[in-house]
Amino acid sequence: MLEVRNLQVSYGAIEAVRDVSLSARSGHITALIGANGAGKSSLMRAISGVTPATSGQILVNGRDITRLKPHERARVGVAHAMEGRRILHQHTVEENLVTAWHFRKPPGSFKQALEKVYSNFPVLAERRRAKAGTLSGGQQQMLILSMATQHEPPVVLLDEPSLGLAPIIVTQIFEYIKAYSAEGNRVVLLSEQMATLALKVADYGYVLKHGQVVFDGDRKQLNDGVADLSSAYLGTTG
Ligand SMILES: Nc1ncnc2c1ncn2[C@@H]1O[C@H](COP(=O)(O)OP(=O)(O)OP(=O)(O)O)[C@@H](O)[C@H]1O
Repeated sequence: MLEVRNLQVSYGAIEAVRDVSLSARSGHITALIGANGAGKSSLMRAISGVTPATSGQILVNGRDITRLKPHERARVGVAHAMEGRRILHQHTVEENLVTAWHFRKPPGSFKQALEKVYSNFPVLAERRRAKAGTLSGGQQQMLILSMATQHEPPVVLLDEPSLGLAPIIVTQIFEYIKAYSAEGNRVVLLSEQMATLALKVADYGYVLKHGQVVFDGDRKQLNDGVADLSSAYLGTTG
């Protein structure tokens, strides 16, 4: 279980996250839904520690991680796939996977983890010797997801995993995320601009506007409110 209590993130005078509290349960997918600039990335960055929180608390399975440095949070099992495609473009697919693995120094066998990545995403196996920068957007997202999850962290933060991808690839990516969450009873928190897309994957969602939670509910409650949510909060009819 990931719990965020009264979290505040500010950049000078800009209050990007304002008094946000949420909980994300193990084995469930929790969505942060909100338009551009609503504060989704800032909230995720504060959870993984790459952006400092001004105040508030973050707990993983009851342990307070608020004061831990980002690499210490990674060791506690918080993995963060940030927005924008953070891969080494000049390195091959496999080199990216090796680098991500060694960066985290997890126990277990890299060989087995690699086999699992390639069985989840056979296209990455086909392109294992290709430079990551030559992959399509969908393949890059598969690589990013694999880099974030190959060591099987208990808490995964995914910043807009569907961004810019064709619907068929989004479906594939979401299927992987669902399986990952269910398989090991893991916490998955993902951000999404479109409420309708979030509903395809999330069990529970929090809608953010101007850094604040303006609505939260399970899939049914979100579904019932989606038209209102889209026009009132997200600035979109999608
Ligand atoms: N490094 C920064 N310095 C100053 N202001 C920032 C910084 N990062 C984000 N902001 C501001 O904080 C607010 C929240 O931005 P954030 O990126 O967290 O929103 P978001 O919901 O993730 O949007 P997007 O979907 O565009 O990433 C916005 O007003 C944004 O301009």
